[in-house]
Amino acid sequence: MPTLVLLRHGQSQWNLENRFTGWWDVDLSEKGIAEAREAGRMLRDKGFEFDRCFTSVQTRAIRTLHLVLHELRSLWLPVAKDWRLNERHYGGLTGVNKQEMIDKVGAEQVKIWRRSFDIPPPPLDPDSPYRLAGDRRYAGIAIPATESLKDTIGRVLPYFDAEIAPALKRGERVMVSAHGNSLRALEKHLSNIADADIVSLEIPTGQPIVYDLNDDFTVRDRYYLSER
Ligand SMILES: O=C(O)[C@H](O)COP(=O)(O)O
Repeated sequence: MPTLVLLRHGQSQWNLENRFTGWWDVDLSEKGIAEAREAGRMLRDKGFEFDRCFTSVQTRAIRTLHLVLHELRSLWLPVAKDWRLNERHYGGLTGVNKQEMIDKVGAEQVKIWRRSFDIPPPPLDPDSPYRLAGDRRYAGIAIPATESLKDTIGRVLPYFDAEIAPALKRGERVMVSAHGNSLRALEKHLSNIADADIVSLEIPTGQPIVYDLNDDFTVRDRYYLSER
C-alpha cells in the first residue's frame, strides 16, 4: 500500500491566541505559514511525491496544503475538500480563551472537553456570533451544535472509507491536510487506539505524520517525518 501522510495545519491565529476554534474559519498566523512551508520543504527534501490530496473546507487546512504543494511544485494535484475532515465542532467553547476557561471551571473539566472520547463541550448558543447557519459552504449540511471526538469519528471515518481508502487501494500516494481532532479521529482508527488511551494523543501543528500501511490497512510504521 502506498504511503499516507497526515498533516495538521500550521499554527492558526486562534492557536496563537489560545482560543478554542473548532468550525470557526480562522486563517494561519505568520508562524503557521512558515510551519507549512517548512513541512513542504521537508517532504520535498526527503523525496515525497503525491497523487491526490484531501482537506477540509476550512481556510487553515486548505492554505497549509497549498503552501506544502507549492514547495513540492505540485499545486496541480487533484484536491478534494470536504466538511467531514473539518475540526471537531467546539460548541459553546468556540472563541473562548482556553486559559480563561481553565480559570473558570478548572483544568480537569477543560481536559475532559478537549480530550475525552465521548463527552462533548456544551452546545453553541443559537444566538452566538460564531453560528454558521447561512455559511454557503455548509448549505444542505446539518451543522452540529457541538461534537465529541466520538461524533467526529462518526463523520471522518465514513469519508475515509468512501474516498481516501479507495485512493490508497488504487495505489495513489495520499496527503491529508486537516485538524488536531479530525486527525486524532483518523489516527485512533488507523493505529487502533483504545477509547481510554486517545486522551493522551496530541498532534502538533505543521508536522507531517507518515503512515506505512499494509494491504489490510494495519500499520507497518507510523512516524513524524522530522524524526527520520
Ligand atoms: O479547534 C481548536 O481549538 C484547535 O484546533 C484544537 O484545539 P484542542 O487542542 O483544544 O483540541
